[in-house]
Amino acid sequence: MEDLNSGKGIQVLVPGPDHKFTLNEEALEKLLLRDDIKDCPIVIISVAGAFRKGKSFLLSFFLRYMHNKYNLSDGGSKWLGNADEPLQGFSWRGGSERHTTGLLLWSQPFIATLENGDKVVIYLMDTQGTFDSESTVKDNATVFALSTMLSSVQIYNLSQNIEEDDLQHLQLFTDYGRLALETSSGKPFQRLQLLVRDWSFPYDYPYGEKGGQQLLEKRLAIREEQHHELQSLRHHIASCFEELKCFLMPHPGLTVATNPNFKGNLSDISEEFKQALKEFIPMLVAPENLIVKKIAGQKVKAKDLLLYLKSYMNIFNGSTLPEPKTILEATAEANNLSAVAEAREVYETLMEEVAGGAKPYMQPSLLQQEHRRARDKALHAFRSKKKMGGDAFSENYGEKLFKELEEQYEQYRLRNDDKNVLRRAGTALVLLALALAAWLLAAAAQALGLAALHSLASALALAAGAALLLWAYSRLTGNFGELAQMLDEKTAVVIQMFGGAVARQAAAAALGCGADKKTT
Ligand SMILES: Nc1nc2c(ncn2[C@@H]2O[C@H](COP(=O)(O)OP(=O)(O)OP(=O)(O)O)[C@@H](O)[C@H]2O)c(=O)[nH]1
Ligand SMILES: [Mg+2]
Repeated sequence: MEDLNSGKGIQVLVPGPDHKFTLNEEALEKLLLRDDIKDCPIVIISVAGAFRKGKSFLLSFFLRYMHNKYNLSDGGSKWLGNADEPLQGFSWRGGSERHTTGLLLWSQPFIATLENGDKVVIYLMDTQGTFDSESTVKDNATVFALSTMLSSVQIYNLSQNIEEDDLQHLQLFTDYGRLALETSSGKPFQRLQLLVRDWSFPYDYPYGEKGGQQLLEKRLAIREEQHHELQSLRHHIASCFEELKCFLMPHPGLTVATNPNFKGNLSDISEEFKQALKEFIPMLVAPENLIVKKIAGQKVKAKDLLLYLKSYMNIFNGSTLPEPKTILEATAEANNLSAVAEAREVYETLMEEVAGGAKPYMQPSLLQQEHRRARDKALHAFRSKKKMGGDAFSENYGEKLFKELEEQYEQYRLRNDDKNVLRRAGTALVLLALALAAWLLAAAAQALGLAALHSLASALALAAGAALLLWAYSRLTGNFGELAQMLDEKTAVVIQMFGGAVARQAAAAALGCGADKKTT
């Protein structure tokens, strides 16, 4: 069992010079394409919001819960840790300067089994805080929009209250959702979990979920006398998320907030805060509360996430903020690519069953039949999957898939040909015939006293014999594959010429016969 302390936050979105971000594709591939994970639906819990507000600190407690629950299968309430244990996990620290940059995923994914028996994989995502003095609006929007688009639960970390500008920023960063709404039926994002830190008015609204829900309803209420702008902002937010929740977090105590030597020991944290953690964290990541990431109504698998990230990166790295429309197109692109990949897998599985490496040679016409069957099944799988971007858009991908499958068929065909023992034996036969003929010629030349011809023919016989041995050795051991292939190709030409000559003669004979018949 992996120790939690051996894991770390891996920066998968890396800020570079000129306010450009790059993807750490190598790390992502390692993380998302692991054999036991790549086909699992994902749950992504992200925390976003202003810088220096305890986001990484909070996520480190999520790690403790998840390690206990999913790695140690310990359902007890001791997961919060020991009183004097420093808090490790996502790198966090005190001070006034920003700390986390880009987007991070925890290096150890957690595998959970849902109530219906499905296996899912949970990733935690830490984000660069918004509104530090080094980031542009575009940087903030990139980080916030990406983390919202990729996560199934976005925790929006706020300080002290839900203020109107918090809602305005949310609108700015989720604008993509507006356009997505116009083209697909469901809401674009899943759960938005507001988390108000240092809530100091428990006498108005109590700490926890209940008070949070009351406060949220108050803040998001749409009233007739409200200004149109305020109304439309509220409509926008409500229409972007399937679920809106709020949780009021008590203050963690002065040591946490102000002591530079605070290391995260539970003994330094207020009881109320610890109690709230015990309520809040299972509320989001206990097995019965997990929310699988969906895009356009389809569950997203770990391997799909890479496709989405890559498509989004292309558009976020332009010089201006991407239009919501281009983000939508990128989503549709990744969505179609994922459907193509799935269809390709259908084809490969079916073809491997009949024509995989260990399968014997089969008649080319049969192979073609199998290909058509597998191809049609794959195309059907592609077409029946719900996709974004409309029919004309996915038709392009359908055509691309068709072409790819035909190319793959060509590979199977070649491989099948290679398995043809008769054809292979052809090489041996031609070489043997050549060696024999040369040897006979050499013997005849010797009998006639033609010394020069004798040595030439002997050399030829020897060469043909050596080639035959080499070919056999290569085919048996797999060494010198290229040489054997060259011999196969050369002898195939000879066979073809020979076969052609025989065929021509047969044809001529037949024609001649026909001509004879005509004349008689
Ligand atoms: N007042 C207050 N401070 C907190 C709370 N939680 C953590 N802190 C403190 O906030 C400081 C910053 O914590 P981080 O987790 O690094 O904050 P962050 O939001 O990740 O910061 P950036 O990475 O810069 O965006 C630390 O000194 C924590 O002790 C809280 O709920 N209230
Ligand atoms: Mg941080």
